[in-house]
Amino acid sequence: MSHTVAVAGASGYAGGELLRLLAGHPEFEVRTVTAHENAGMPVTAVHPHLHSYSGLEFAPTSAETLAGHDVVFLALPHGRSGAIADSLAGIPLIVDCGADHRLTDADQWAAFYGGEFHPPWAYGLPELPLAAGGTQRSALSGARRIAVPGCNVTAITLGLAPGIRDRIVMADDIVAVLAVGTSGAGRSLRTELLASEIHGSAGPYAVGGVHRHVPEIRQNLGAAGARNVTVSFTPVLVPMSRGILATSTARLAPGIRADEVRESWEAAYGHETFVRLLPEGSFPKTADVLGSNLAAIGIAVDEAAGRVVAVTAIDNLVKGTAGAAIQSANLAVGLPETAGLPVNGVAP
Ligand SMILES: NC(=O)C1=CN([C@@H]2O[C@H](COP(=O)(O)OP(=O)(O)OC[C@H]3O[C@@H](n4cnc5c(N)ncnc54)[C@H](OP(=O)(O)O)[C@@H]3O)[C@@H](O)[C@H]2O)C=CC1
Ligand SMILES: CC(=O)N[C@@H](CCC(=O)OP(=O)(O)O)C(=O)O
Repeated sequence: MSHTVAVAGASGYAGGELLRLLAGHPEFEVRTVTAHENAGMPVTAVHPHLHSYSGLEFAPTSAETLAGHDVVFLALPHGRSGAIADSLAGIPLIVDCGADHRLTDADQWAAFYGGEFHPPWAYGLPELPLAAGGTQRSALSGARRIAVPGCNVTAITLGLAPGIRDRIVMADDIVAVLAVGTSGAGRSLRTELLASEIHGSAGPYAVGGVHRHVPEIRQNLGAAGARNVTVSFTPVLVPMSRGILATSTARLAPGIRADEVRESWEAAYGHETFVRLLPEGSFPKTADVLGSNLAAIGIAVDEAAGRVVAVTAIDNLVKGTAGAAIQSANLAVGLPETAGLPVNGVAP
């Protein structure tokens, strides 16, 4: 039996990607799409690539328009989903693409986001290997409220979590530098993203440990088994629309040999559909995963530096948001985890 769906914030980048993927989903049926300033506009006026939504208009985002659906996806700015979710108590499943229900620590929320703290929901990263055994997938089966990870967080977490869980690498000195595409910032006008300024240039932002994803990375690697996580995370905005390439490095644990490293990542991801460990000596490019729900990972041991290097590529709008949301929703309602989700990307 199909599940009726509403997407709030459907006029944004994440919401638009949800609509694109949901149009091909066998069991989720989009009935309502909502927007803020674009309320009243046809979907195709905002998303001209979403031809199958021709004739549908954005409704305003409110408890009334979202009520009565089996599944509600929220793709709203940070701080907007908490309040609206509180008014949707009767909805069987809500999946929040924003940050409002990700963090477990109210002090960290206050330090990095501010505003009202909302208790955490089931965290939507099914492949995350847990210190307690198994993966985060078990927390999503039957879940009624799901928080989708931040896109940068997904890339760093998936890159390093196997080695953390297996005590192959140390968590006290992690360095992660990410090349990130402009769509991660959302579609709302940002003067720093004017085409004339972004093309032909790359530049860092949120430098010096202030990016709001830092506590979420610490939280995830803690769930994988790290006691004290120190992570230096620097995102670099690069002139591409989609994609994240995360280069994350961590110190090898004492006594670990280089040949023991790969086994850990193979054990964690060998059976995963949406996380692909590349062969020895191969490293991903963002172009390899665009449009796909895949995280592609290449690992190497830098023996001279005593560090493991994990390079992860994801499409920020698919595995980084909308794909992760649908994958988690599939698990929550008991559908095949892969339903409606592409493994293959688009190229060139
Ligand atoms: N872009 C990405 O790669 C990722 C995004 N996310 C998360 O997804 C969420 C949406 O991000 P994204 O799509 O990029 O952002 P966009 O700016 O592209 O879209 C924001 C959406 O929210 C609506 N909106 C804006 N202000 C309000 C408001 N005050 N009340 C209700 N709705 C409002 C907008 O409507 P309108 O345009 O009609 O005004 C639009 O539909 C965010 O929480 C983001 O962190 C998560 C991971 C990755
Ligand atoms: C280019 C750019 O600004 N990218 C965003 C991506 C964040 C994101 O999408 O994750 P959230 O859901 O936590 O917002 C950033 O680095 O903050």
